[in-house]
Amino acid sequence: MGLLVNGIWQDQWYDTESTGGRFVRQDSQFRHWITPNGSPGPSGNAGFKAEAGRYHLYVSLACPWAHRALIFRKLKGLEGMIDVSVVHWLMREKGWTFAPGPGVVPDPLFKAEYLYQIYTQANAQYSGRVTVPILWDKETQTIVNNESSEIIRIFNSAFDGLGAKPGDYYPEALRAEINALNDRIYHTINNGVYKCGFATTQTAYEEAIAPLFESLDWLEGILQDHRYLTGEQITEADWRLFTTLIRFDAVYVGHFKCNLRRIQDYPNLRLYLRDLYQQPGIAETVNFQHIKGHYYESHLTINPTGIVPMGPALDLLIS
Ligand SMILES: N[C@@H](CCC(=O)N[C@@H](CS)C(=O)NCC(=O)O)C(=O)O
Repeated sequence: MGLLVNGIWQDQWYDTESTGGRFVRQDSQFRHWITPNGSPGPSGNAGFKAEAGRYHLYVSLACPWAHRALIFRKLKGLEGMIDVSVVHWLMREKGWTFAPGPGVVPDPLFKAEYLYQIYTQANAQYSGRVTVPILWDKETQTIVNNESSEIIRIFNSAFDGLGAKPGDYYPEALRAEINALNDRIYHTINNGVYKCGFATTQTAYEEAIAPLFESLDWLEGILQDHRYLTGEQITEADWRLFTTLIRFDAVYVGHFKCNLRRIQDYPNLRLYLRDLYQQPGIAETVNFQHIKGHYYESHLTINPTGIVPMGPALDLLIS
């Protein structure tokens, strides 16, 4: 685990000393948008026009943020337009790597050994964390965007004129509701599990675990009345939640100490998770070897032996 400082890799665990033991996530730095005609999006520069074959996606199958991007690539049928590279699940002193392993897809563009080389290709002086997902532009030779919440919005509509599959997961009429759901779910659940797991003081951990389970209880209530978070239609809010829920019982309960309840203990959330998992194409984006291997083998400050637990047995396929 580490980061780049002026383009130089440094092996360094998250600094929680200056924040009272709290994990604070850094903002993503590349924020351009791909649009149908290359006009500017909500942030960043213009010039990134939707074109088949122009962009490349770097992901980890372990990572919930990268998983969002993979899901949207699948939902929108973009596999033929946007190629993907997959890093190894083990993230140690050199960060994410392309070391050979099951499910790893090497980097065809630069034959990179380490993911940080993609960041230094974009900016030789880059300072910051080296995270997945990354959306790369082969034409201008830079990172378009490394913020998953924006990559999924790009995938949702930018390629529609080029034959992407129909489907709008951020419909105009539901935007306010989706934004409100996303906001609470991001802070207390998506990032909440990391705040629990990477906390280095009891206070920081307890500050995060209470809102995490309050939010899960709140969602359990919402799902009492409808099938998906905003009603009968699956939206972006569901997929953003899904990538955390699918990792919850397998990793976050044990490894990140999010163990007040399991998703299996929530009757509605449990069925909802299974419903989303069984949507066409989704199961093939889920790789528990990468997920469990990554967290348990990479975070040796949390799990010094690197042993990966066998369980739990999940019943995601039962209808
Ligand atoms: N805000 C980013 C967060 C991405 C992120 O933190 N990815 C993790 C993997 S789950 C990562 O690559 N971490 C490496 C690091 O922090 O050094 C997004 O949503 O795209």
